[in-house]
Amino acid sequence: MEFESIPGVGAKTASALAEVEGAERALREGDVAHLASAPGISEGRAARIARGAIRREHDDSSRLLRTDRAREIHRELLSLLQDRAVTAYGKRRLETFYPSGSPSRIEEVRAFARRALEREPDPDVREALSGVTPLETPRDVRVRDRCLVTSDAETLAAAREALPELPVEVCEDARGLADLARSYSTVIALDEAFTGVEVEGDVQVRPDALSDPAEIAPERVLSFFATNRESIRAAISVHRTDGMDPPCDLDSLDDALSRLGPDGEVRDDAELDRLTRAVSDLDASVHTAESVANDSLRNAIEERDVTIEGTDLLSLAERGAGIDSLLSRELADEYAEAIEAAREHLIDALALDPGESEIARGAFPEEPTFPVEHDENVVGRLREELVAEKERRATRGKRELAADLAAFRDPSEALVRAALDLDVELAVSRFSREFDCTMPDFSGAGIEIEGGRSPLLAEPLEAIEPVDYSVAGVTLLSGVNSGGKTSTLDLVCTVVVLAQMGLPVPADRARLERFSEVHYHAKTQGTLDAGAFEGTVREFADLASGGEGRLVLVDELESITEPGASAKIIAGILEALAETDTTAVFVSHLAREIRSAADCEIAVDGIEAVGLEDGELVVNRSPVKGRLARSTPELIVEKLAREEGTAIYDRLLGKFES
Ligand SMILES: Nc1ncnc2c1ncn2[C@@H]1O[C@H](COP(=O)(O)OP(=O)(O)OP(=O)(O)O)[C@@H](O)[C@H]1O
Repeated sequence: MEFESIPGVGAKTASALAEVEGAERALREGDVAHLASAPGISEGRAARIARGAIRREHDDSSRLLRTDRAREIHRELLSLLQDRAVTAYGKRRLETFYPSGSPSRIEEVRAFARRALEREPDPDVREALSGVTPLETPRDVRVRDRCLVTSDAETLAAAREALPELPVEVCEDARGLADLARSYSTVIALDEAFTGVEVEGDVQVRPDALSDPAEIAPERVLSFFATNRESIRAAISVHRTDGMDPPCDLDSLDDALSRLGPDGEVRDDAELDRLTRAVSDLDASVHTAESVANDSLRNAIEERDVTIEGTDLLSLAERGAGIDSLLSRELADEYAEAIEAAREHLIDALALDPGESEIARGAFPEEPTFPVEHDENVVGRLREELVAEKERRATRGKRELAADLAAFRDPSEALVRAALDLDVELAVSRFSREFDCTMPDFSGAGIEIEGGRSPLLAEPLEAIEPVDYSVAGVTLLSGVNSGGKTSTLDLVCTVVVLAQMGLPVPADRARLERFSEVHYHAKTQGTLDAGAFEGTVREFADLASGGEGRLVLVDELESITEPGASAKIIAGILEALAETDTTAVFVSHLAREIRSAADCEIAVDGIEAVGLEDGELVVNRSPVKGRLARSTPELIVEKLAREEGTAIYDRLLGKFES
């Protein structure tokens, strides 16, 4: 692509763009962020360049398609193609396929189309594609519990660049470092100078930290993959179903993704799950453990006859002792058992490890009380321990998962990109297969179509009769009513538009010249008033004196005014067009009159009726070269003459034949 041909792009910008890998693609797709990675090009500038490129392409196609009907046909074809893409990206990307007069542009798309035609559309791949969307970079990743520290301005800038999600603090001495260690749970010092500085808190001196952002801020990688998980998984499935060459080991990527939760948390870590559950169940389990002890103690008390001597009871009562001392004297074993049951319940319910169990045991003290009560201080300590362990575990899990996933960042981009490209290729391939397309040849003059089937006809595909038609120079197209004259013009325009988009065309074979302009004038509805008539005559006069290599398709221009005048005007336009290197087809019911009004020989082709079947005309849809087709009125008069055999019908028929 010549960058300098983009409006507003000079030599310097063009060479900056040339340094960016994939710049052409980014331009075509309007990927501003990618363009802005060119040296010295800001986002704003990149956006202007992208707009300029689109305008250039738009100009290119509007230079080619000169009339509303030609542009309408392009839009209709585009939407047929877009209907066959699955992703929103694919549909948008197809819009960048425009008909062009530029050989290099056409060849670029033809190379793509040839690859696309080799693709077998598979419904399972379609299904898988429906989940693929372009990857997004999450913007709001912020880490607040860690900070980076440096005393050096250059490192500060580098840190901001490498790890934008972390706060970066400037600090020069131990006091500053100590302050930071109080505010953040981890301080990562980037300067060697901090080695050996003793402060309280978690301070790590890691001058190499910036080289491994995923390890310092696993959140970035995790949030990227959490945001794009569904799309990447869909792209994996596309690769598997289609058997495409993957850019990485799909099983490992899939496995790493399955360990990532939708919010960027680590999933399927049994130990982390155990700790999370223990923290959340702690209070309820302590409560149940208490009940376990109390129930068991209550039963024991109920079952026992306690015999106590009167003096003992007296001395107990005098000392103000309660049930507790009675328990320790009389039911020491039962109490010990009840406490043990409570401890075991707690350890069991929370699935505590030996270290945690040691703390948990202390939650139910040896000293007898009734009812049994837990020690809140010990439960508090256990909670702290569990929470701290859970956080350590989560951080480690995140770091490990981030390290695994970081290696898949680029391959994931490639994976999704390939899947989206496949969607575009498959849309072209499906279109081509459904309409039985072939790649056209660009050679010679005019256009030659064999077995053309217009995808714009409302008929079901199997009801479309293939049409052969070739034209070079200036031709009139005559034919019976509803014979398919307009559809023939549509077919010619369709083949030219698709061919000059670089795409295959719906025909068994097609050959054409690369046209410089396409003018397609649809049928005018009814006679024009004087002003509109003048405008139309001017328009055609301009057309007649225009440049070389044009395709001009005109449908029943005669209806603009009365037949006699129309024939003269059309004859004059055709004469003028015949003097230029123009391919023109004028559909007309006045072919005979136009030819006799013209000073030169004007070719005429005819769409003929080959008979009548159940009162309906049977038509040969392919125009016959050099034949003025008989019109529907003539055919009807002929039928009446044949059937009635009266003089009046013979007389009428004679008028047609003269
Ligand atoms: N190749 C074809 N295969 C099947 N049906 C066709 C084909 N071409 C035309 N038809 C059918 O014939 C109808 C009339 O076609 P079209 O409008 O092109 O004829 P026309 O000759 O331009 O008619 P008019 O004389 O009214 O201008 C179409 O709507 C379509 O139903």
